[in-house]
Amino acid sequence: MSVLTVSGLNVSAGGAQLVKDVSFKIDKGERVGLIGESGSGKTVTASAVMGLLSEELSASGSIRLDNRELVGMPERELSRLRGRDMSMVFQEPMTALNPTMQVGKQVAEVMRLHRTQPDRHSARTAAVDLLDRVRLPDPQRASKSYPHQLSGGQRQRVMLAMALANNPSLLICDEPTTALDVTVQAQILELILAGTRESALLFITHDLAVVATVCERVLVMYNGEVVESGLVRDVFTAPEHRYTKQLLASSDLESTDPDGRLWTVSHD
Ligand SMILES: Nc1ncnc2c1ncn2[C@@H]1O[C@H](COP(=O)(O)OP(=O)(O)OP(=O)(O)O)[C@@H](O)[C@H]1O
Repeated sequence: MSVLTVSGLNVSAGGAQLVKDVSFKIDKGERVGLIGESGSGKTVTASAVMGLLSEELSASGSIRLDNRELVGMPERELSRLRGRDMSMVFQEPMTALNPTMQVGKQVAEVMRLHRTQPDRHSARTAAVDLLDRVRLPDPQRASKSYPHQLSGGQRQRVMLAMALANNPSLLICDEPTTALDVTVQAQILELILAGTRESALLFITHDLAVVATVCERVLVMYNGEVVESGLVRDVFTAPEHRYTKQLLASSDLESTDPDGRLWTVSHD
């Protein structure tokens, strides 16, 4: 059974349809990339899955997470699933973190809220363990920092710790490494891979090399529709849709390795 099954998803704003008849599935342990030009509907699709669409947008169709229908689910129930069964990591962690709360406390809160660590003391200890797992240097001390005292890469580690705190079935990453320098980007990608071996991952990025590193399958969005999907190695080496061809042509992704072999995705 798939962790996430999206079928016939439509999202509209007044008369405008922003997402049109989008369908895809992600199985347990599967990593799926979502690519497409700016404004093609990637973030709107992800927000619909998380139940985080702004008020003026409305979704129809079906989104099933672990066999529960999310479209039409009351906000109270959705908020119980967010942070426990599904989490999202955004490009700019500063907007998602509380600037007035120590980061260790914020990680602990996610676990207390969903009762995976009900008492304050065990939640704080588990939070420091998690911050260590995402390789935040000196996690005990860092847990007492406020977000503005950390670097962008460190803040993204905190976000990731919060997103993974309750072992969600689904993790959505929306350009999580775009704002980071290349070395930190690689470290964060590794952490995402390590943290999602047992869950489903939807990874939004405009960086095709990142998709090639992280994902097995890819969905290509154009103008609100998924115009092409398949295994990364198939789509990237033999794209069918005109738009995918353009996207690949304008990227600096090499489709062959230095020995001239078709490049493949390696995991582990
Ligand atoms: N609240 C809203 N009201 C009206 N239109 C919106 C709203 N949110 C997004 N849109 C529109 O929906 C379309 C898809 O936006 P979306 O943010 O999903 O694109 P994207 O593919 O994620 O782009 P990017 O790569 O720039 O993040 C855009 O045309 C955008 O202007």
